[in-house]
Amino acid sequence: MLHAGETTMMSAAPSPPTTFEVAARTEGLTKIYGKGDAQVVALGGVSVDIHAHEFTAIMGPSGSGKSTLMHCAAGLDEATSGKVFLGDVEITGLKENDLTRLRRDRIGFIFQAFNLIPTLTAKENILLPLSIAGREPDPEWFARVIDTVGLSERLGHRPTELSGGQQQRVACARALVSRPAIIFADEPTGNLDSKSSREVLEFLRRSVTEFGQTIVMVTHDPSAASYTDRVLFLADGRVVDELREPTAETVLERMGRLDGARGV
Ligand SMILES: Nc1ncnc2c1ncn2[C@@H]1O[C@H](COP(=O)(O)OP(=O)(O)OP(=O)(O)O)[C@@H](O)[C@H]1O
Repeated sequence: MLHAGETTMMSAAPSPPTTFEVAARTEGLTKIYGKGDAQVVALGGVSVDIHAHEFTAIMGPSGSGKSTLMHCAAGLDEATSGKVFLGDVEITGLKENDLTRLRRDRIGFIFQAFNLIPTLTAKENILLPLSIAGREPDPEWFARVIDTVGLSERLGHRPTELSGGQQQRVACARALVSRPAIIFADEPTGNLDSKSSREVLEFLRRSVTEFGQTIVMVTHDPSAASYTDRVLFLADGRVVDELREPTAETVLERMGRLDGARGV
């Protein structure tokens, strides 16, 4: 599964002699909002690889470009210049229809606000993306996902009959059930208490470790980042640091260094 010659991390960084399969990658990704005096450089030429079958966190101060990077990498927002690849497919420049199909078939999303359909049951919500795509769920896989996420008893409930943590676990199952090449999670625990956050993060961690899923998560929370394999740190629209096998303490320490370098 490894592609010869593919190396880890940003090309400019001194890289360990390990190779990773690449799930997604950006090359010189630049995103500029507005014009003239109102111009904001949200991403200033980001080149980064996202490793397959890993859980990657994107962290950085408010306004550093985390959401913009994730939205451009997921084909939800258009780059000003540079390239984005999902696997071997360059998504920058795809026609809207092709991009919509690719997002539907190969990408899963988890948002802070759950984004469940209130009139549908948990089961119907989980299966909705597949039914829109005209695909049948694999019953064994569906059962395994439901079991892992601990929702067997709640499948007939509507979102208002579920706690926030349960709703987010429904959203996680919905993202996972189609076995996407990559899942993008934008602050998935941002609206949850610490117990529910732990449950969701444990589930995301298990889906990487046990199912080989690839997940990218934007978070502000060092303890959420400690569930991941790798943290990419952004500052002022650039990837400025990265950390493997993070703990909450090492993440905090790196973030402190970042703030120090920016004079905060
Ligand atoms: N639609 C937009 N129009 C203009 N500027 C934008 C737009 N979206 C983002 N920006 C600007 O781009 C920069 C990066 O924003 P982004 O939301 O990616 O940062 P972030 O790191 O995700 O921030 P936060 O942690 O606060 O969510 C910020 O300066 C922001 O104000």
